[in-house]
Amino acid sequence: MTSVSTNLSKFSTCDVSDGLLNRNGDLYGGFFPNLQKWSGSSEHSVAGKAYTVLFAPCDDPREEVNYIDSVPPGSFIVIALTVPLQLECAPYTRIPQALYGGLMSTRAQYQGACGSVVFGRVRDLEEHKALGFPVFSYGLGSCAARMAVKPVGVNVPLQILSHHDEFRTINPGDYIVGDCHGIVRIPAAVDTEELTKYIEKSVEVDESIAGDVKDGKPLKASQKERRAVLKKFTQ
Ligand SMILES: O=C([O-])CC(=O)C(=O)O
Ligand code: NI
Repeated sequence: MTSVSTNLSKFSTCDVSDGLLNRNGDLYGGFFPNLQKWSGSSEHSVAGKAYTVLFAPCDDPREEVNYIDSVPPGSFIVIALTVPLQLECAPYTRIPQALYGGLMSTRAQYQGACGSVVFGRVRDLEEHKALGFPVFSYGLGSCAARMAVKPVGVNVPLQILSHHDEFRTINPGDYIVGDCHGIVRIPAAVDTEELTKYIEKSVEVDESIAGDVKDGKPLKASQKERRAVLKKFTQ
């Protein structure tokens, strides 16, 4: 049997967002804005289960944890800062230090992770590129985070400040799909098999519409006609 991650990685994040928006009524189509993809294949999506890591200021009473040496195979590492260190507007993070670097990607890749997304800064850009390991973040930095923040929680819910002062929670075990547009989250509760069926159909329908348009058919008329079949998949 093909794994859920393998099936999801066939789709672009746009395809997945179409599924989450049109089938599941998710206003944002699962998209988390303002992330940049720095490394890994420019053609393929990557998908995996979220392995979440929370970073807090160094004076936080919680003990520092080692998250990098127990990354589960197939997982998508998701790193975020505590809420007071997040910003709604650019640069989206209050700290200039980088939370993640090349050695971490080296270890993550060895353990079979599929990618890392950092809601903050990363460093060692050339190392991620040389590894071909997909890394996403808000921005870049050169200084390690050691004196500013530390990882304090693994497999904990992460609150992400999105926009309009709204927080959205990424839970461990949610599916994350990433490509050049950024990342999309599929909540663990969503039936991925049904969602995959919908997305496959929706991609097929869009291909037919593109064919119609190339043959000179008006776009709106073709969309209306071809997309009618998708209604069946949303009930
Ligand atoms: O030292 C750090 O904090 C991160 C780093 O550069 C690496 O993983 O290579
Ligand atoms: Ni480094």
